[in-house]
Amino acid sequence: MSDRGLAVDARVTRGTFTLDVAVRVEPGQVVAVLGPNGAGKSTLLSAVAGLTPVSAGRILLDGQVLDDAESGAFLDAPHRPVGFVFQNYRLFPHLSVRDNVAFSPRARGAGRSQSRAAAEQWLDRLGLAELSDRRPSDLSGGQAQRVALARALAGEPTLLLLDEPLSALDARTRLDVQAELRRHLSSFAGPSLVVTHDPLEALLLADRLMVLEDGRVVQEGTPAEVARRPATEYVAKLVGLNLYTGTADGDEVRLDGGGTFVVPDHGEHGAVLVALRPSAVVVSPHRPDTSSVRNTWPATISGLTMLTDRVRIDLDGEPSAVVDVTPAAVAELGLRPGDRVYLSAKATEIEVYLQTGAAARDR
Ligand SMILES: Nc1ncnc2c1ncn2[C@@H]1O[C@H](COP(=O)(O)OP(=O)(O)OP(=O)(O)O)[C@@H](O)[C@H]1O
Repeated sequence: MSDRGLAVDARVTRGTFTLDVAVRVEPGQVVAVLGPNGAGKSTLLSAVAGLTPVSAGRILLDGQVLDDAESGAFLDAPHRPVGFVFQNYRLFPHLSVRDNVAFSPRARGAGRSQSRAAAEQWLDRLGLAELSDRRPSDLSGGQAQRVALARALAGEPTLLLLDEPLSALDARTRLDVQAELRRHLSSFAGPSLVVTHDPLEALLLADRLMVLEDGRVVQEGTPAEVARRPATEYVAKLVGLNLYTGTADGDEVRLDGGGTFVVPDHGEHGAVLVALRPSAVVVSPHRPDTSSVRNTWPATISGLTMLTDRVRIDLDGEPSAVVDVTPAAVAELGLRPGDRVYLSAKATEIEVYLQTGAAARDR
């Protein structure tokens, strides 16, 4: 296995809490770290950033030891090639936007004029040039988020760490910034770790998901893998979402992976993301005969997983889907792997998100 990327195999102790994780993030890969409050997400970022030392094991980046409990090797935070976007951005209030961004190259030892030039370049690249002279207090939430990202990237980091990067934004701004952040993350050459509470954000931004509960990794995999076979009830609720990419044309969305959905017409055209909750899909052994249900398609059951109060059914079709039903429904309908069934979903249950520009990345 290549030693490029981030490799964490460590235990981190904070008071009575212990985080015990093993995770690898390849160069160019985005891993979303999900988990309930107190699961240890921030502790993980803090250890990788060098703000909390590991108590056992080690952390390597591109083969370089950042922290090794056994040998005692420890690279302190300012010397780690890490770009950090904090939850509330933590921009320096007394510095202009330009000087905030110039701070990163400066902290890495670049000269004053070189740092300013690097800052101008990154501000330009992120479309923020006209904000250069402003103070953080004169920025909107979305602008502050972009400046925080510019500051992280201006240090030319090898690794990006983002702690709830969009949680401070209102819902509308979040959608715009989300698409943009996804574009920046997908063009970043190194590994990225993104802590988030928001499953949709994780699905949109990340290639892989890692779920922490009580300081342990309970599940790791692609969003589709995790949604199909949720390891815990928390994971099932969290990623219980069918997500597709497609092309919208009024009230119709052609899905990239095959199939078409009729959706409420909000005048959307072009690349979109389509979300459908597993509990919003109805499974029938025969083609249903109802006019209010606008989408019906055949599918084959490929797996059934028992959750506490429901059964998650994994179905292959155009499109494939995960569907949640009651155990009683499974028994009544006699559902088994390999069965051919019909799925249906109301147009109003299907949420369509417009994706801007290059944000419609393949997945
Ligand atoms: N400085 C500290 N000293 C002692 N215990 C701490 C410290 N920081 C965090 N903890 C404890 O470590 C555990 C994990 O906290 P952490 O902030 O990593 O969780 P999290 O998953 O990021 O949670 P949240 O989603 O609420 O931010 C918690 O039980 C917390 O109380």
